[in-house]
Amino acid sequence: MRTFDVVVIGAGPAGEVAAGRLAERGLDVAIVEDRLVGGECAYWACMPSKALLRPYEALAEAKRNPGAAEAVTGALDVAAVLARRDEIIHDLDDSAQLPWLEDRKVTLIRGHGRISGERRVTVGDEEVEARKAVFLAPGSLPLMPPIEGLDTIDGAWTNREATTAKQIPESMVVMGGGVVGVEMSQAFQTLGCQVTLIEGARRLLPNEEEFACVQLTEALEHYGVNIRTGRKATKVEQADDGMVTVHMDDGTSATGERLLIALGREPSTKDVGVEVVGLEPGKLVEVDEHHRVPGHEWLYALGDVNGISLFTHMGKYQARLAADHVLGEDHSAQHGANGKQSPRVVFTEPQVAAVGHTSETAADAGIEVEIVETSTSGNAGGSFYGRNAEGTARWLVDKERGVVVGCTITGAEVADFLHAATIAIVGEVPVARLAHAVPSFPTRSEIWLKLAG
Ligand SMILES: Cc1cc2nc3c(=O)[nH]c(=O)nc-3n(C[C@H](O)[C@H](O)[C@H](O)COP(=O)(O)OP(=O)(O)OC[C@H]3O[C@@H](n4cnc5c(N)ncnc54)[C@H](O)[C@@H]3O)c2cc1C
Ligand SMILES: NC(=O)c1ccc[n+]([C@@H]2O[C@H](COP(=O)([O-])OP(=O)(O)OC[C@H]3O[C@@H](n4cnc5c(N)ncnc54)[C@H](O)[C@@H]3O)[C@@H](O)[C@H]2O)c1
Repeated sequence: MRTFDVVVIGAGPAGEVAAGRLAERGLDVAIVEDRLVGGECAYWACMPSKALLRPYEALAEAKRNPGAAEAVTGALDVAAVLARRDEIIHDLDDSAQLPWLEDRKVTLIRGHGRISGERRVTVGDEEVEARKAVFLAPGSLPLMPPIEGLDTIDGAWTNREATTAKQIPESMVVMGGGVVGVEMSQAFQTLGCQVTLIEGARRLLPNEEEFACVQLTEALEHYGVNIRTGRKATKVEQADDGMVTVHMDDGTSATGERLLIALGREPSTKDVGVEVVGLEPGKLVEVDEHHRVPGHEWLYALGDVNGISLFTHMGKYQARLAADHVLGEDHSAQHGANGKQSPRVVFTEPQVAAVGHTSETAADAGIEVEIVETSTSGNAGGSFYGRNAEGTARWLVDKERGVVVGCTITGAEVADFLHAATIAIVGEVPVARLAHAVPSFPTRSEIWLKLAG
């Protein structure tokens, strides 16, 4: 039997980062992967979706800037966008990822891993032993709620088919106006598809600030997306010609050539041996502050599988914390930019970037906040993002403690703005102190002057 210090199941961002960190610190590590090293994120989620969105964003910016605008005479080249997407996902070939593991001397075991006992994992016919720990990082799969007819649709898309599409359909119905739904609606609409977007909640992105949702809704409508909020999909049918009709609970319906299911995620725990340690297959794996499964000191669960925060960067963060715990360091996440308050960016045009509380969650948590708001591009730096690059920056300041507890910024290319807010929140920097953090001129970061006064 082969023996390692740590065996990691799943080579997505969480599993890879954990394996690499442990191996860099001298541990003997194996990582088990049944599809592609890099996980959902690299091939069917973050990377291809951003590749489909970015060309439109670049085009929109050029069109907003006199001088550049005159040079833009055509529309997006759809074939070139798809080809660039394929380049970014390495044509679904993971060989470019392997040297990173090899450099760290991580042993890659190809195949489906299952927990088979305490500190034991089977992959096919082989059983391997972990001297110190097993890390479970199998990610998540698209959620398929019990909507009548949903499982009978031939050729329905999930994020996998949408992000790797070789052709743009003429029309598409997107079920779910969360992050996948809005990003994919924008991508396909701007690539020439007529999209209808259905969201059961009152508004798109129901977990973000209402102003962000209003601005994004207006933008998507401007691109031509047909938005139907406040009504749930209840039944799906397919005609003989393949057209799909989604019926909603208000009696209306929407029809399209394709159906994209973007209704959330479920953890990949149906077939990974969690029953061996008394857990229920198909359910989230609950963890303690070290991302360790209670009652099993040798078992950690990282990334989407524990449901704490379904983002690549947070899975990687958990991986660093858990790896350090195995290495004897006793730190854990203890700040206000974790879980539901994690940093998050919706890569639409305008982007929605947020960290910490929203006004709604701060009120629910009983935090009395002062709301400070300004226009994202309403300063000298904003001039260079072109005409009508609208957006709003909102900070929530805890009145009692004088620190920022939430920030939401909308606008063109605001994603990289967010980290300053994350630092302010995680570092609990007093707002009075932030007055001495001077943004360069002329940058849009001068929005921070509004906060610090
Ligand atoms: C369309 C879309 C866009 C997204 N965009 C972003 C974004 O821009 N930014 C962001 O931060 N997040 C984004 N996300 C979320 C992000 O993709 C996930 O949070 C992230 O991939 C989770 O990482 P993970 O390592 O937990 O799991 P995964 O990336 O799912 O990787 C898990 C790996 O484990 C493997 N595996 C599973 N079971 C087994 C087994 N039994 N044996 C062996 N291997 C196994 C799988 O094949 C997979 O390779 C997006 C999600 C979607 C759907
Ligand atoms: N840019 C990014 O970082 C990024 C991009 C995509 C996904 N993600 C991650 O992936 C996760 C999953 O995304 P998602 O969009 O699949 O899930 P989600 O939970 O964000 O959104 C699903 C939406 O479907 C709606 N819904 C559920 N049932 C419905 C019904 N019957 N009819 C109509 N609407 C219904 C819900 O109200 C919800 O708004 C996100 O929470 C996020 O963490 C991140």
